[in-house]
Amino acid sequence: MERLVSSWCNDGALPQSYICPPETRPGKLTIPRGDTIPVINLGEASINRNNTIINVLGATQEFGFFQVVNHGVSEKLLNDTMKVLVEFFEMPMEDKESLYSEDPNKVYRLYTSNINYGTEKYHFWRDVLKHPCHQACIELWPQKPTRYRDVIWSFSVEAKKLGLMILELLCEGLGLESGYFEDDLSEALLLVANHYPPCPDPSMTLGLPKHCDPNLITILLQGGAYGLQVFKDGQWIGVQPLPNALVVNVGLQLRIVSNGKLKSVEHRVVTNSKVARTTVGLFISSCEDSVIQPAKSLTSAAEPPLYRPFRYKEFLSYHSR
Ligand SMILES: O=C(O)CCC(=O)C(=O)O
Ligand SMILES: [Fe+2]
Repeated sequence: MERLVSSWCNDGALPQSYICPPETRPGKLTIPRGDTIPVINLGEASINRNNTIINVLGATQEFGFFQVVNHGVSEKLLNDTMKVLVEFFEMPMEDKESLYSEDPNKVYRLYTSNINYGTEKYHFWRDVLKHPCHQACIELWPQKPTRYRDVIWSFSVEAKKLGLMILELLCEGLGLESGYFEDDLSEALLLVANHYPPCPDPSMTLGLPKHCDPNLITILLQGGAYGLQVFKDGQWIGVQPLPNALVVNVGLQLRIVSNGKLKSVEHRVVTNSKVARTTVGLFISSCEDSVIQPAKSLTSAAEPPLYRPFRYKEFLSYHSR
């Protein structure tokens, strides 16, 4: 518990164990954070669906990442979600103690750094709250702040709806049958709330190392502070925080089902010395026992499957988050 960055980060210098090897440090170079990943107005889908499909498909094929506005999740719900998570991370340590665990196999937990604090070579400037999002498990969610369960439940329902809407646009764009991603492939929902306190030396450490998300699709609310960077054509590009936007990210599962037609792109999080940054992602995936494989209608003699079938569980054991 005392390992949570938020419990000691005001103590002064960056500890040695948080310094990344030189080749992965963000350094002092500032990354331009212009609108480098596409911003798609989903409100246009009801007027010109084909155009929206072209935009969504183009963005996922070229960047693997895009932001959406007019996405149907209300401004009030986005604000409430961010507020309740900021409040959660600000609560006194004794209110969070029972949730803390360093066991990487626990699916409900408050932890720090990356997947396995005990075995990682160096640490990351992040505290995390993670739990599944199904009606049956709400009673295992944090009880404080008192609005946590209501607000996070609504957020997970709305973010899943949005995820399915985007997946449906991708189905149409790729030529997959309607509803291909519904049910089995998108049944599991994992909430990951990240908290990156202000850092004494952002050039030497990272909030999260370079990675691809293992799931199907991620819907991320990043709040007002900058920190997310996407690796494109050998360079890092910044994801500009935009009011009321959500960031959408193709995971490895979707890359496999699309037989490589959609990209899953590496990304990382840098810290800053001024403000705490709180973000929350809804990770949509299949259940662990589902078989993941390229969709039959996207393969042919000319385009053979690039991946063998495997259970998601098998994949996660290499990639567990
Ligand atoms: O906090 C962010 O901006 C991104 C977090 C992320 O990439 C993740 O949780 O997988
Ligand atoms: Fe990620």
